[in-house]
Amino acid sequence: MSATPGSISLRGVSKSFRVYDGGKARLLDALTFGRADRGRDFWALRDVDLEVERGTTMGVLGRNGAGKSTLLRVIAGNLRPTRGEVRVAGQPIFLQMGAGFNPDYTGRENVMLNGLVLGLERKKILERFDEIEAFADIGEFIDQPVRTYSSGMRSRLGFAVAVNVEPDILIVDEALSVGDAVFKQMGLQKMRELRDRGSTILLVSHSIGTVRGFCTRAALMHQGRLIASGDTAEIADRYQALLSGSARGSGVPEGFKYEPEGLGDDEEAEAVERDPLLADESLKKTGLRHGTGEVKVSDVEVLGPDGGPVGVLRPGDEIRVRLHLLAREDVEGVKVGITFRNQTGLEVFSTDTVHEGLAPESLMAGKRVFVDFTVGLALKPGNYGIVAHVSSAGKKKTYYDWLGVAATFKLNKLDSKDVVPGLVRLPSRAEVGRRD
Ligand SMILES: Nc1ncnc2c1ncn2[C@@H]1O[C@H](COP(=O)(O)OP(=O)(O)OP(=O)(O)O)[C@@H](O)[C@H]1O
Repeated sequence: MSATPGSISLRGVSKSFRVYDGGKARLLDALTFGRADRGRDFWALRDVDLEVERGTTMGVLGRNGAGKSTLLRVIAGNLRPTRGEVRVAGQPIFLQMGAGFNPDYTGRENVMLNGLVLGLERKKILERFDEIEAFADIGEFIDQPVRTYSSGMRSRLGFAVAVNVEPDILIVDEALSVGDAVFKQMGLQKMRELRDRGSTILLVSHSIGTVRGFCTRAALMHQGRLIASGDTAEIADRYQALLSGSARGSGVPEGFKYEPEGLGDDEEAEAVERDPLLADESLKKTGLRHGTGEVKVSDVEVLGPDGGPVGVLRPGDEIRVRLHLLAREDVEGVKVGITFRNQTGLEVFSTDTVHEGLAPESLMAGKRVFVDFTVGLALKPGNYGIVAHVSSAGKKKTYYDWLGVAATFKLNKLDSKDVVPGLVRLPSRAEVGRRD
């Protein structure tokens, strides 16, 4: 049975490159056809298993050098794996920054050439030319040789061609990052249209926001291994945890480490007994919590308009989000914040104490405080998650505690007709003027 076009399956895929410690070693190896054996194997991909179903939009996350581009090149068929099996059903289009153009041809000639290479008929390319040109929006440059283009222009043209071919699989490697904000939005809109038509899309991006907003699934690469794949919100949290872990030089974080320092053993045990959130093992494992631990979030309450625990909430209501904190060491300059995320993991609102005009707090070991955020819910009905964070207020931000899903709330519809498009409900009104 043949696989559905648009599906991707990788089994035990590894890729090694021969690397050399200097030009001399490389030269010697080349001159002796490898007999000098001065190089060593570097494994850019290690034993990757991945299944992607047709119509999935998958974000590939990972730090520089994690193996993301190598993975995409292997899937696109541009690179042969050293070991393992790659099955790709259908025709993938691989969009890399500025790749795929002949520099001496004009933009117009390259569109034709590219379209033909990608499998479009000449008639079809001509039919779509206006659309491609309008989308690329590079003006008279379309009749200039591509070597005169900026990298942004090349990327716009490449993207315009690729999305107009309607591929089974579109692979995008940071191509959007060189465009301006308007182009990024247009690019994402086009990719949404492709997704709705059933194309599979793989997107490498360093922007967690883009991946959260656009992708239904995500994969996290680290040192050539695929260390997690699945739900976008969860993987994005793990990536964030990985980034803050590496900022402290510890590599992959093992979640939150609960090591009593500022508090004595008895005090610590008592604190944990009072606040189960202080030692939540399952949160540590999933990567939904990270931080250096000098201050910890011990509880999060969502209080309704009457000050009691939250009941049925409707758009326009106000809530109070109360974060309880425990300092485990003396810390100066503490900033406390919250972020709301919608069902797809998109961050719809964020604030913190400094942003709200409060001075950074100084806390002594063992001290307990709480911070209230009162927020008007100008949001559409749906389920929302609250991220709670405590960090240093200085320029270089260190998270003391970061909790991915600290609490949730649900906004019900006002009535059965209350279906509003868009993410937010900004205060608005309409008036009718009459001209006699
Ligand atoms: N042709 C090559 N020869 C030798 N090493 C290579 C080659 N291509 C990639 N590598 C190495 O493989 C590792 C993974 O590279 P890759 O470009 O896939 O990472 P990446 O996650 O896409 O990084 P970035 O986010 O910086 O683009 C890196 O250490 C890189 O130096």
